[in-house]
Amino acid sequence: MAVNTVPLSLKPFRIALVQLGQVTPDKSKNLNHAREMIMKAAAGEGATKPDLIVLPECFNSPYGVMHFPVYAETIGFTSGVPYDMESSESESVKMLSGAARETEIWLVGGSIPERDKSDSSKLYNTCTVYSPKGELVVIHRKVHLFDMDIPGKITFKESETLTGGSAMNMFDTPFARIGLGICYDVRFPELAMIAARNGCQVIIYPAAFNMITGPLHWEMLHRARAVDNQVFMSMCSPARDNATGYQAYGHSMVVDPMGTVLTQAGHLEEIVYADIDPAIFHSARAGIPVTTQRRFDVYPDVSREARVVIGSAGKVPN
Ligand SMILES: NC(=O)CC(=O)C(=O)O
Repeated sequence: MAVNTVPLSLKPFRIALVQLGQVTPDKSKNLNHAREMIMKAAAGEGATKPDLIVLPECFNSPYGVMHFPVYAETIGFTSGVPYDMESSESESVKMLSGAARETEIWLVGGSIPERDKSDSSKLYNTCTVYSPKGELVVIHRKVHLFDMDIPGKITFKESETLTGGSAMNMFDTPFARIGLGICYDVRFPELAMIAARNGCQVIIYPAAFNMITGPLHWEMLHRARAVDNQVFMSMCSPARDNATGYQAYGHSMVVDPMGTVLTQAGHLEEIVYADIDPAIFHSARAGIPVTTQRRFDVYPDVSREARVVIGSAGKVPN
């Protein structure tokens, strides 16, 4: 597939992670609450407003394989074709687009269960991204489904009702090229590596680790993906809610290319902010020049064969 390796220059920007709580069985309540929290995040901390707001995985529905078919919405996005928001069938997409437009801030709209428009038997766990004009710029369908069985601890099988996505997705903003994944995708280093080699300086995963894997792996995976690829790395989780079936770990986080944790939420509903400083990105790459020391004569560059889609506001994505 075509790979765009022309990196945009990274500029300073502020990211806000909305660690949403109160995901209830009532979808319209969830959407209203998410909207309110986007508005709160947009107001900023101190005098500085964020340039990009991120929501968690599965923010409009309870997280569980039996819930996906019930809550799924048809989006009907085709890469390469501008999206017509007026005729969108998705109430979540309309809410997110409106919130991005109203706040005039880039929005990574967490993820929602999605029903494929042309094959209604196919459901996906899908992240949608909006420009400050409310344009739907790109979607990412979770590529690696969360099928895990640690007896007596955690068993989850997304593949019972979901299908995995078939492309890697990233998008261009005036301040960075940003790669996307969803939760379990983070366990596959190829995805972050391919994003970084396609010029992403930042990689974002709406996510919802659990109380078994979260304490063990959440921070470690952030720092590993950040240091391996010398990128800013962030996952945004729902808040923990002991009343729901699936208990999320929380601890939404941003890590810099040297592996330093820039910000970390606790486990309750919270908005955390981080400033992305290009100087750290450049000094990490200059001081530890692994990006120029690779030995593709010894092992292949897997990013060359990857299916990559790059969304961009105001023009047709490739
Ligand atoms: N929820 C996920 O997709 C993944 C997860 O909880 C884990 O990898 O651990």
